[in-house]
Amino acid sequence: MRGEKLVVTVPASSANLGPGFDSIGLAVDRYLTMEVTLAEEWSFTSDSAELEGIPSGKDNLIYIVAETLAKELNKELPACHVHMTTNIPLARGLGSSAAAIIAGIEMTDQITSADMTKEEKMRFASIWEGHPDNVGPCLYGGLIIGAHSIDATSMVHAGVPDIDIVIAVPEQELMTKKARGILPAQLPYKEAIKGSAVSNVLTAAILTGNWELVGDMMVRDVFHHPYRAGLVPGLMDIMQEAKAYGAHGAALSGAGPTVLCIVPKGDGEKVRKKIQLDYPAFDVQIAAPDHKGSQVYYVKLDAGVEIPS
Ligand SMILES: Nc1ncnc2c1ncn2[C@@H]1O[C@H](COP(=O)(O)OP(=O)(O)OP(=O)(O)O)[C@@H](O)[C@H]1O
Ligand SMILES: N[C@@H](CCO)C(=O)O
Repeated sequence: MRGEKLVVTVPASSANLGPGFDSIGLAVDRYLTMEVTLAEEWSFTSDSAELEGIPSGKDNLIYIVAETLAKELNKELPACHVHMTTNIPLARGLGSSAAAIIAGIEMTDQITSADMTKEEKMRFASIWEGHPDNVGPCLYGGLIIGAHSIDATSMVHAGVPDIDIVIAVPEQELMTKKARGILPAQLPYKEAIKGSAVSNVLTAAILTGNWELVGDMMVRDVFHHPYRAGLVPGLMDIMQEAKAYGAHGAALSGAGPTVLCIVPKGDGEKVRKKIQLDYPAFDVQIAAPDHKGSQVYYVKLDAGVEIPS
């Protein structure tokens, strides 16, 4: 890559869709872009407000992922300067860390000439996270349904849904660690069966394009909504009122605190306006599913890079 820079773009993601906890996720059209050039030592810079204060050296998550992967591949990791641009808000449930993990994997694959398959990238990411629902959409785009275990990551790419998305993004951050820490260590047997049934219907409804039923199931989650609701004022209200606003349904996006609304194609702006009016504490935005997942290409060193917005 002498005389060139490597460009990596990775979409945001909305994990869970309610009862698809830790297994279902949708790629969203917000992007982390990295421009990578060979350098004397590792450094990370950014002009994006979202990344203010992010580590600029080897304590950056992207470097930690890259170093771990290079070791696993038994490859030398050449030092690079990484310039990042993003419009994925951090610690808001839109997969900023998953995007950083996939960006680290894509970068390592390129700068060490490892030539990893998509499946190998997915397995590494799934092991890193312990679940595939946020890293999967970042890598593949569209909707993924997956299950992680020590032995394998089983995954189905469920295409790209023809829907609008509305995201209600609160100002305050919520770290995934905190939102996972609040979950119970165990779920009573009967409750687990109830959760599994709702989750099965959610999956069947996604695969048959029955978005009205998807919306019905989103609000019936028993795995995480009941425990996390206390951390996200407005979540339960928006979920209950989602259909009245014209959405199919709503759920906590990832570990929160963003609320994801699934909306009939073409109705996004109408629904966005109504929710924004009633919930001024949220920044309510239109979004769309991302189709492509992570992208990698090279440009000349002095060439400008098109930043997806
Ligand atoms: N581009 C980046 N470079 C380095 N670190 C990042 C980058 N983006 C995110 N991170 C790290 O990830 C943390 C946020 O991760 P966290 O898992 O809490 O939330 P999230 O990934 O945005 O949301 P969710 O997991 O619920 O979808 C940030 O505080 C930061 O440490
Ligand atoms: N499934 C994960 C996504 C965030 O990493 C959670 O809800 O905790």
